[in-house]
Amino acid sequence: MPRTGLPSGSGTWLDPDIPVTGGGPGYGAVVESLRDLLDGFAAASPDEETVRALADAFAAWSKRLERHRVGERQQVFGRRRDLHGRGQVMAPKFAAEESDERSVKGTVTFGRYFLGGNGAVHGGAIPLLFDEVMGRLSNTAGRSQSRTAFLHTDFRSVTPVGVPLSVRAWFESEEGRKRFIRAEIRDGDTLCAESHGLFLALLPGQP
Ligand SMILES: CCCCCCCC/C=C\CCCCCCCC(=O)SCCNC(=O)CCNC(=O)[C@H](O)C(C)(C)COP(=O)(O)OP(=O)(O)OC[C@H]1O[C@@H](n2cnc3c(N)ncnc32)[C@H](O)[C@@H]1OP(=O)(O)O
Repeated sequence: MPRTGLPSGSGTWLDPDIPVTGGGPGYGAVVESLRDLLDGFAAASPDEETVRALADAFAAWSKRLERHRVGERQQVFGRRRDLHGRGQVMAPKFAAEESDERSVKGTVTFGRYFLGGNGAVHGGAIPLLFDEVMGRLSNTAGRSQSRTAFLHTDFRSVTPVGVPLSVRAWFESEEGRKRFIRAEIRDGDTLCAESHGLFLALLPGQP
């Protein structure tokens, strides 16, 4: 299966600790379709007939998927590290382009689904992206699993919807269990938002 996040062997972002191949080779395309659907639905003002057709189609798919329901350990959604955005739609899709043991760089485009208002990304979606990127960086390069203890975000200028933005995250320091990580989102040279967070390595037995 192609590793789409990084040139092979160039970094640690995609080193899988839990290799998951469920959903097969078509899973990534389905997740992309689901992202397009959410963006399209958010942007649409559908007529009643279209709404009814959508309701029927969604209900039919929910019923069909019920047959394939699994526990968390077998879940595919969000666990496909070979895919940009790790095969989920809850957070915007981050596409890693460069990484080493302490940092990662890539891009994100917040679709219409993540609109707050007046063309600006919702203020909750931005820390969501930061937690996604910083949290995953915290667990790369052979490090143990961690959890976010705090995540501070400064909104420096409007983050535009529908525009490719650059994202960078890097370790500031590592002190025992404490991993202090910083990140920023830029639109060209303009700083849109920046964040710093503390990620704590879990102790044995911690959920
Ligand atoms: C994890 C498994 C995941 C598996 C998934 C596999 C597939 C997915 C793949 C890829 C994922 C992609 C990426 C997603 C990433 C998302 C990450 C999240 O969003 S995690 C959810 C949100 N966070 C919580 O729910 C934490 C809730 N809080 C806790 O559980 C505890 O508070 C915890 C574990 C964080 C710390 O508890 P203590 O009891 O172990 O540690 P104490 O003793 O309190 O603190 C240790 C040190 O840290 C400082 N500290 C703790 N909290 C602090 C804070 N808020 N601010 C400042 N310092 C703090 C303390 O003062 C202490 O410092 P002194 O050792 O005394 O110097």
